[in-house]
Amino acid sequence: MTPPKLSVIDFSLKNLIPNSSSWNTTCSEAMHALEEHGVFIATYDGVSQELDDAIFLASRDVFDLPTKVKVLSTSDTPYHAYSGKTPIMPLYESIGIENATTTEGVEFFTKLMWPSGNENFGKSTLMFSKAVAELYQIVMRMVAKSYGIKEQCETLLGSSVQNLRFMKYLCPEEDEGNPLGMLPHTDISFMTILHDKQVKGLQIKTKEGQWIEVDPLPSSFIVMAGDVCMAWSNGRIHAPCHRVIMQGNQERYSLGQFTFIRGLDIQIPQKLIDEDHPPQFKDFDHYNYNQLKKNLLTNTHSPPNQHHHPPPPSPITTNPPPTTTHHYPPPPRTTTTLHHQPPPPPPLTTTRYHTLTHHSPNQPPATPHHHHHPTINHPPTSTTHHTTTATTPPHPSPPPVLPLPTNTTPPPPATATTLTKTTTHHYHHHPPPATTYHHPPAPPPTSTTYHHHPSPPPATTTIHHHLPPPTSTHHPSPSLPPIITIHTTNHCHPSLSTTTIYLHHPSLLPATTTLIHHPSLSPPSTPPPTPITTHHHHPSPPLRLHHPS
Ligand SMILES: O=C(O)CCC(=O)C(=O)O
Ligand SMILES: [Fe+2]
Repeated sequence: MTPPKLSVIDFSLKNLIPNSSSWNTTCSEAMHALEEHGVFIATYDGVSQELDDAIFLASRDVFDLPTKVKVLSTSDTPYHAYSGKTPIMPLYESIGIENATTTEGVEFFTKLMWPSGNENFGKSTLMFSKAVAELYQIVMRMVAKSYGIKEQCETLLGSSVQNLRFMKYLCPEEDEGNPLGMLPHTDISFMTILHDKQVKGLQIKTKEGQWIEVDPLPSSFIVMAGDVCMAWSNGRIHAPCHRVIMQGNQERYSLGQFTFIRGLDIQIPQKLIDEDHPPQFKDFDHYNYNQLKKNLLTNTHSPPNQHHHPPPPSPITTNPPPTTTHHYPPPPRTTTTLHHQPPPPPPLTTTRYHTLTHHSPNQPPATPHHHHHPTINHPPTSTTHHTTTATTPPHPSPPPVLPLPTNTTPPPPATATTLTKTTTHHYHHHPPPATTYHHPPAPPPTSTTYHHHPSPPPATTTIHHHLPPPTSTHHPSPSLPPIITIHTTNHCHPSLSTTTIYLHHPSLLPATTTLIHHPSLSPPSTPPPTPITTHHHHPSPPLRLHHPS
């Protein structure tokens, strides 16, 4: 079967006078693409050729910095720091600017990289980021028109923060190199706009499971919905799984502008809820969606602020959770056998807790499976897909309705920091080869740590059972279901750690899921103080930039 092509939609600014007939046509095309594939290619002239050249020059400038400088780009938020090459994704390197549409955001990053300044870098990134943000706004206004939710969209736009990330992929080594640039994942952003320097590699998975190669076209911007847009739209907009497979002998430079919603709960607009479309997610805070992961990753012991941090999105769908596993970033390359495995679990029913999902109610429960690599000369081997899954037996019949009214005050964040552990067991084991974890039994609360050998890189998998506190004054439901998190820490490359969270609920189908982690994404956060550095770098020669709008 020939895979479908992605829609290429003309977003030339001259055609986009709001409510003109060409605007309306573009709007229907874009909405159709977002709902069917979660992605489309916009040919957009908001970025001039000159700006395009300048932004890729800026990208080279930053990647050419010594590693000791690039690593200064750290972040409190997971996956936002500079990400160097790793054994799992040896071709990929990335670094990002938070709040890239603001002078402060860009200046902060520029100063960090070039204490003596780099005017061109600052100018071009700010201009590029603003131009891409305009495209995001145009798309969101189409969503608003199409769903009749203008006000909600404007509020969302007012709370949108843009994070611009520079990405570079090396070519695989001749003949036998692993071509995997980036593992399959969905983005945890609200929306992502990608732009590459016309070297192909990006592939999008259709709802039917076929991989579509994205052809790099001049002036093309890939507009893609993230998990959070999918949840906000009550599952109408699809968040596609995608990956990067390197081909040919050219390095690939790409840019991703990831939108996050700050200071506003993500709430499904009432217009998108009706009998046929019951609400699938509770209100949640985009920032907290990531913050929870951070807490789990850093294992901090400070209790979360229950008043100010609502829990991450809880699927309240009655549909079976997804059974496809996504790993991003991947766990360590080594495979693992558990020498001392916890006893087999009682029949568990699980659903993914903070990985957002949408499944058609008509879709039968699928069988767990993993992503397959494309048919290319040197497909990545299974060693790149160390899998951390929790498997439960299939359920014979559709699940009953989950009795969670959406207007229920959300329970406090159930994080490892508050609910975890009374005991810790350490299991030492040696590779290879098995990679499947079985759920240990449900409570009593315990924390089990598996140490993987050999190193490097050392990795630890921690399975936490969480019991809700017996009573809570912060939410009306004292029967918060227990939670299991499986956390694989890569000590050498913390950004490659993974966390899986399972929320148990007896009325849900058993499932196999893992969490999607995205190293290049994070919610905005206050930049840390500028470290004192003395390095010097000579930026590129001056450039004149024109932005058409
Ligand atoms: O480099 C690309 O084109 C894709 C990158 C990507 O998917 C991401 O950063 O989320
Ligand atoms: Fe992505």
